[in-house]
Amino acid sequence: MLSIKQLSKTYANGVKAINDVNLDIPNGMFGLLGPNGAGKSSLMRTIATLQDPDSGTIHFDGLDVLAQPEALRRQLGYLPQDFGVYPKVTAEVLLNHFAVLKGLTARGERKEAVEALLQQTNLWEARKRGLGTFSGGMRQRFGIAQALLGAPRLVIVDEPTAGLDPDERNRFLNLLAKIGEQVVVILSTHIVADVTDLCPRMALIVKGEVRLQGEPQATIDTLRSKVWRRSVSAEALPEYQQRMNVLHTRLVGGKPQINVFADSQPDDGFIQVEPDLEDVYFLHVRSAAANAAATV
Ligand SMILES: Nc1ncnc2c1ncn2[C@@H]1O[C@H](COP(=O)(O)OP(=O)(O)OP(=O)(O)O)[C@@H](O)[C@H]1O
Repeated sequence: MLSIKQLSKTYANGVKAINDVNLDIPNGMFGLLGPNGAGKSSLMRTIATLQDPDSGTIHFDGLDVLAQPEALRRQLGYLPQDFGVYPKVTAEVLLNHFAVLKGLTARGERKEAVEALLQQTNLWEARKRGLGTFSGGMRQRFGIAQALLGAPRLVIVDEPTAGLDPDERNRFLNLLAKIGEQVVVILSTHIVADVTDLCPRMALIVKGEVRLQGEPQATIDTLRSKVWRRSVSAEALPEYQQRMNVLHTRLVGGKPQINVFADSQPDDGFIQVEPDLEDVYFLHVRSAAANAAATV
């Protein structure tokens, strides 16, 4: 169990990226969802001991992470949002190199670990190819292979599916789901479907603050019978947005379709729909934006 208490961080430029965050994260896949700039990477980097918070505590299975960062690093696998590779070096050689850095110094054991991870991430056939020739999805799978070296008990992956095509995204999420059966996996993402598809528990973070946490379905249930949908003309859309709590707008066959949050049917044209995690996401992101605007 990873336990974060009253964690805060303000950067030198005055941006409060983490604002009194409290989170309890058990074994399994945990989705950390939030829009761009919400503070997800700041939180991931802090848990990964790459930067210090201003205040608060982080404990992992009783270990005081901020006091003993080295001990945490020995149990950590981390896939950052952006990572560079040497384009001409092959996947096998670079993974072997990372394995040495991770402390796998015994040759036989290292070879075994590298081979197993190349198989697990479906990169075995491509192991002799330079990383510069890899697709985005293959690179991300290589990233997860290096994160899994040394059998970590805490795995952090920061926005891994951005830019992947649907096939590669599925392959990557399936891989994460398998890993998540044994250890704590924190998946940070702004893609709501990543959390819906994969995470039994989640938190939504907006402007550095945790807006909600729990089981995705429980958060969806709080919106039951309060989400309404209709098609509108492009000309009428701004008026609806002004008069109603429009959660999101989608183009269906080129025509806007809106989801509105309301206790009762907003007008005759609306039908009630089953809420989903996207509705929950937009309700909280929009209300955080409205609060920010009200305080300016
Ligand atoms: N080193 C830094 N110095 C100053 N401000 C920073 C720094 N790193 C991040 N920020 C700011 O802190 C806020 C949170 O950024 P962060 O990257 O943690 O968010 P995020 O949720 O990961 O967003 P994204 O999906 O865009 O990466 C943003 O306003 C960002 O501009």
